[in-house]
Amino acid sequence: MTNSKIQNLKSVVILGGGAWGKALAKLAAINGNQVHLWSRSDCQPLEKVLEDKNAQVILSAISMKGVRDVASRVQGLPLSPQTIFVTATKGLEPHTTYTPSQIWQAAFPDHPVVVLSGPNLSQEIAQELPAATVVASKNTNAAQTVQIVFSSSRFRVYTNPDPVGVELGGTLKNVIAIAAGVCDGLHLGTNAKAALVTRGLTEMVRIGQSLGAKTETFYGLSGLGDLLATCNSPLSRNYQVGYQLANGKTLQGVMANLPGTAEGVNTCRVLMEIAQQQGIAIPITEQVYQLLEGEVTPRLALDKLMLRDIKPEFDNFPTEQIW
Ligand SMILES: NC(=O)C1=CN([C@@H]2O[C@H](COP(=O)(O)OP(=O)(O)OC[C@H]3O[C@@H](n4cnc5c(N)ncnc54)[C@H](OP(=O)(O)O)[C@@H]3O)[C@@H](O)[C@H]2O)C=CC1
Ligand SMILES: O=C(CO)COP(=O)(O)O
Repeated sequence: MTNSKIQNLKSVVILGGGAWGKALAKLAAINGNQVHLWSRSDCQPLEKVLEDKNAQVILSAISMKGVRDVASRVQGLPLSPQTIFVTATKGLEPHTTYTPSQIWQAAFPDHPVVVLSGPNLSQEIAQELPAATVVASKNTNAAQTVQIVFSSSRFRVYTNPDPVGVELGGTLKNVIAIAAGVCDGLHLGTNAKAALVTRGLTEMVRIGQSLGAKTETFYGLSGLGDLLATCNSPLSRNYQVGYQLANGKTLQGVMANLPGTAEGVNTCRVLMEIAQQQGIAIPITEQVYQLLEGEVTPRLALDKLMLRDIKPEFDNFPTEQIW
């Protein structure tokens, strides 16, 4: 290893020993970084791990429901002022509607916070199949540091200056992935799937714009890229939720047997709150919500989407005078 590479090696603590935390820990370790993967079953308490490891990078791969608790536990601990926080969670907090990076930034206002998100099905990454992702932050140096920590010949990492957009891309697509699973579960065909995913992206952009994200970001890896991966793979837990609901299972039954977290179920509820408060049209998300609540069957949800009022494809398309 060259001297400059050795200087770039970091002490990294990964919080959350689930599928994604494990895959990210492996990626950082391959590059020679010192990595400690902490989970609640760790024999050492979180406080001791962070004290001993003097972490330069703390990455959270915790499910949405645990983020605030863990952030509060870390808050009281003595950290180097340079410590970079990275969040890889794809969810929204109920009621506050905060993104995970907003929770981490509020807990650590003087530290850089970086979002890591992209088309990254953890099982494929664990098998060392090639993949790409995005690290986004208002702090360019912090994003570049995290880029070096995780980049390898199997994992290509891009930087992006729009953390809100990158984070929302990964979060919002989970709801569309549930709808895509329903579409495949009902055998509706390739045309239907293409229409669903494309109109799903339109909904993601609408919500993203209202929350301050840049539209272009949704056409990159963390938006369209992750939408394509998650809507087309049975490895996606969110897709599995939709697929199994379409095959007659109950939500309770699906969730009880799911290998890990499907954030789209809770995200969908939070999105309905945001859309109602801000008057945003999200018809696909609304049907996913009603399906999850047991208010419609998959077939009725399809009919309700197909029979909406007819309308122009784009909200504010500039009309060109050609005569
Ligand atoms: N798997 C994937 O392909 C990808 C997942 N993600 C996102 O990463 C996040 C984690 O996903 P994944 O690892 O797959 O999920 P898993 O279900 O495999 O793991 C959940 C993780 O969250 C932690 N956790 C859950 N509840 C709490 C809590 N109350 N307090 C503290 N920790 C808690 C668990 O901790 P513990 O280890 O202590 O049990 C575990 O590490 C999700 O937001 C997901 O959307 C993003 C990209 C890819
Ligand atoms: O976010 C993911 C892939 O990028 C993982 O998707 P699931 O959470 O649906 O498995």
